[in-house]
Amino acid sequence: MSTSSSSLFKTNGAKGRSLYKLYASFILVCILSILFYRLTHIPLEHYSLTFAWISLFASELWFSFYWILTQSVRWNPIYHQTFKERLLQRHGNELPMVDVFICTADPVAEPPSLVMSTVLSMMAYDYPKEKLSVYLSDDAGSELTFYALCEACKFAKHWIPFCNKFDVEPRSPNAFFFKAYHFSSSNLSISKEWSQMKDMYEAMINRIDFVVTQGKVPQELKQHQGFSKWTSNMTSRNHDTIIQILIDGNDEKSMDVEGNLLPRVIYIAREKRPQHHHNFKAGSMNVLLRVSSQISNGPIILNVDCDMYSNNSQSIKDALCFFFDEEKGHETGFVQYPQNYDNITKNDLYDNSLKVINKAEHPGLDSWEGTLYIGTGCFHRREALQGRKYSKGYIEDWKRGVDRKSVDSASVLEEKVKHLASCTYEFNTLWGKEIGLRYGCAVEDILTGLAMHYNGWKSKFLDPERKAFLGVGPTTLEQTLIQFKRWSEGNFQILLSKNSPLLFGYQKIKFGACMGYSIYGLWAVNSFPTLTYLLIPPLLLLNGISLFPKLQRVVECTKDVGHEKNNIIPLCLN
Ligand SMILES: O=c1ccn([C@@H]2O[C@H](COP(=O)(O)OP(=O)(O)O[C@H]3O[C@H](CO)[C@@H](O)[C@H](O)[C@H]3O)[C@@H](O)[C@H]2O)c(=O)[nH]1
Ligand SMILES: [Mn+2]
Repeated sequence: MSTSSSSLFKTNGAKGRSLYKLYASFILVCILSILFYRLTHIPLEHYSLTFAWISLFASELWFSFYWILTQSVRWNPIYHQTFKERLLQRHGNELPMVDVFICTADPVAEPPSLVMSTVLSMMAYDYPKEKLSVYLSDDAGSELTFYALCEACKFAKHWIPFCNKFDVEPRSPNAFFFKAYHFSSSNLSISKEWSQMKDMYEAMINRIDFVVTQGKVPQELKQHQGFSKWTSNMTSRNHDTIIQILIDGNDEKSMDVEGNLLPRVIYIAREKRPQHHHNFKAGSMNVLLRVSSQISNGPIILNVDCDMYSNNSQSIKDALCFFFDEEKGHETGFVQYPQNYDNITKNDLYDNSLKVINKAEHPGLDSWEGTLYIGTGCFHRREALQGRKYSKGYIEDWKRGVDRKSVDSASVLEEKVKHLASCTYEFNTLWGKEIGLRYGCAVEDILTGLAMHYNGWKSKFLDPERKAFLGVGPTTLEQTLIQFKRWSEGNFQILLSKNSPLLFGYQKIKFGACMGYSIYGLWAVNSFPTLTYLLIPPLLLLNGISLFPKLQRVVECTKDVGHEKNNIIPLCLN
């Protein structure tokens, strides 16, 4: 579709669009015929039948409206392809600093050993390490997680050179050793180092798991001075801020076994007090934004959930192609990768793989420059996330960022930035309203992305062949219902708010994007017509009454002759 030889990415339209449009037009004719039939055949012989008929008609009207909304994202999906070589040729020496934000909240539900696989996969990105900073926000304020992070930093000294040497993919050790790697004994040098590395990894995991089962870190393992911040009376809901810069600077302590710099690693447990609302993940993201602005201040931010490891070491460079593109880069606010899971069961009974959303709807919204921010696997322009409005003349300072400091001066820095993570810092400020992630919504990510679109920023969706991120999705009916209930409620709340894309969005973003956002906003409302449609026809059928035209009648209408009296055509719209 659009590409010039200087572009850092190329955009292709989906194939077979004319066929799809023909198909959609046919469906539209069918929909109109049903509505016409319903309207011209209202049964008046009994009020209950009339009521059933009207209810069905209302549901069909609703489904028709909803179907039209969905066409906004089905009509013209687009797919991007990036040109990393061009990016490296032109900007290889001036790649920007990237700050990775990982959020965790509960060492029981989110085991630290798995979280560390995510951390290690982020530390091992194929990206200049002096430009990479990994922040772990721990909303449980748990010394178990801090201990695990100290262990991960030690292991990274071996893991990162190993990844570089053997071009390892994926760079989450857990996924690499136990899910992805097919051991080939023909390559002896790999197999020997492979086994050594695996043993080292397993030993680390055993140490972490042991400590987690004990519920506390034994005194002899508290080698890092940071443990002194954990006092006996602190709980996850009531404690002071703890910020620990584990890796920074240019000295030996910050290097891997081959003498190359490691990425910065910072642990943050924001202050928690029972009397203050903490705004869940949005609150922790905003603390991360403020604290990181003083420690590294990367102009690009990657945000991931703690269970979502990097499955593709090239994702940073892929994302940067959109920000650095000469023609379109200046308006890109964020680049979203799909949410994929690696624990989906074979039959995916509850449709947790989100195929329709990932394969059709995101690319569809992308065509309106309105891909959603879905909370994880997203690269943001820091300025856009911090509330800056898009303006044509704005030129990003890609060179900005804080130079690495020695770990000793880091301890001074830790004290200096502590107040940014306090409970009261945001009082009487615009944080959570106009700056950073938005508060008060169950889907803070969607609302924040929408706010960035309203501020004039565009977004892109990228789904490379090698999945960029893999996480842990719900597998049971209960987990699925809880997640979808939360997403439906949150999106419905946005739809009714002053930010409603359906009611007010058209003034600020493309109409197609408003329609696309509304698909999710109306998920919750869909439950009523769906229930009506599921209940009324079968109930009446049990009494021998069909609410659909009999085949005979349809056939008669087309002037053909049919005699199949009992055959009915169920005309479902969805
Ligand atoms: O007080 C909290 C609560 C959660 N989290 C973290 O936020 C992430 C997402 O929370 P989770 O409970 O796993 O929610 P999901 O429903 O799995 O998350 C999806 O939906 C959310 C709401 O739309 C988004 O925020 C997420 O990024 C997206 O993955 C996890 O890493 C948590 O550790 C915090 O840091 N602090
Ligand atoms: Mn999750």
